[in-house]
Amino acid sequence: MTKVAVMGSGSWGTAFANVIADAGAAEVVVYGRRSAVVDAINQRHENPAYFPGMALNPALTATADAAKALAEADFVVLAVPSQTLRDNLAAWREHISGEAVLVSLMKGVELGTCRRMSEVATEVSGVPADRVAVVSGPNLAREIAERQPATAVMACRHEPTAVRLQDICKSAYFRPYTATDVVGVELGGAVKNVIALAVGVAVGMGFGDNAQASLITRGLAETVRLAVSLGADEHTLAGLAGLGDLVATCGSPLSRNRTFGEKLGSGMTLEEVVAETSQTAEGVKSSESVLELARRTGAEMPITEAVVAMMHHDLSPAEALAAFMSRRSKPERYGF
Ligand SMILES: NC(=O)c1ccc[n+]([C@@H]2O[C@H](COP(=O)([O-])OP(=O)(O)OC[C@H]3O[C@@H](n4cnc5c(N)ncnc54)[C@H](O)[C@@H]3O)[C@@H](O)[C@H]2O)c1
Ligand SMILES: O=P(O)(O)OC[C@H](O)CO
Repeated sequence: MTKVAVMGSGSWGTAFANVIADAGAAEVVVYGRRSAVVDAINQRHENPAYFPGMALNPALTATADAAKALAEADFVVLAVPSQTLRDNLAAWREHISGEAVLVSLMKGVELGTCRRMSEVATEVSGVPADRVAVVSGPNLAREIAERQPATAVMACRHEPTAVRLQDICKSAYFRPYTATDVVGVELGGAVKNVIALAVGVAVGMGFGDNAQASLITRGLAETVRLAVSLGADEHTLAGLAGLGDLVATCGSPLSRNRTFGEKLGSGMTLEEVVAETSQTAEGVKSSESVLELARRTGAEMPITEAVVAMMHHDLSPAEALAAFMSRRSKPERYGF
């Protein structure tokens, strides 16, 4: 039987592992750092740290031994924070078997290098890009752990690999689509976190649906500009990994990025928000890498600029709003 190792027992790692276990076409083992979480998954079929009281598939097993999880795994699913992937994978790579497919669940861009997660995975592991896939789309982990219906995109440059991944994920509540536009799928996921921070700030400031829809729509326009300038197909961004994820993330109180922004917009200081955020809000750090990519390519990304200024340069939400609204008047464009 196909073996899948899910490396990371956080929110999305756990929910995605459960999707594959529910699909029933593969044996799934989750690697987690904390023995309490590992024991709870094995003994009570529950991850109390992230989804207390929620029943996981009893066939799902867990281990705190990375080598054991990775031994003879056909698919290695990477579910850690984007900024730690390089170090995590360096520790794991010697245990990854020869023909394994790497699957990135992450939605971020590496600080310093500006690399997408599939690029980091290829570089660190030596696994060729044809065997590196990415999963993205409107996938709030809690809803999926509750087995609510959802869709996602499985992208790989080598389409048959994306289809193999699709085959082991599909179930009555989870419908995966395939794609070959890895650049577009990954950037859609990374930039939507930045836009969700901005939407959260607007919500925290007390603004309603007009402001939120404006940010989502203009956020999509700047995502398209960046992604196309880096080689993506603009149609990818109108799909699940672009518009779909923007709508889900920017509209949901479950989103860690939107929640982070909301707290900032409601008057908390950045330090206070960081202190009470335990899960990964990728957009906070990735906003800087996204903006650096925009500078390199010449893509205009005013919302991302405002988010970076609020997250890293002490710009207040009120100042960010004033700067955004007083930009020069221009015709509306989707993309360039
Ligand atoms: N949660 C979601 O709804 C969701 C959905 C889709 C994609 N994602 C993406 O999946 C990725 C992982 O997110 P998540 O929600 O599972 O995050 P999380 O914070 O819930 O879990 C992160 C996991 O990584 C582990 N980890 C390993 N090395 C680590 C290190 N050095 N520092 C910190 N943690 C380390 C943690 O122990 C934890 O199990 C992110 O890129 C996120 O954008 C999340
Ligand atoms: O909780 P967030 O903000 O990381 O968003 C989760 C997922 O990426 C939604 O698709």
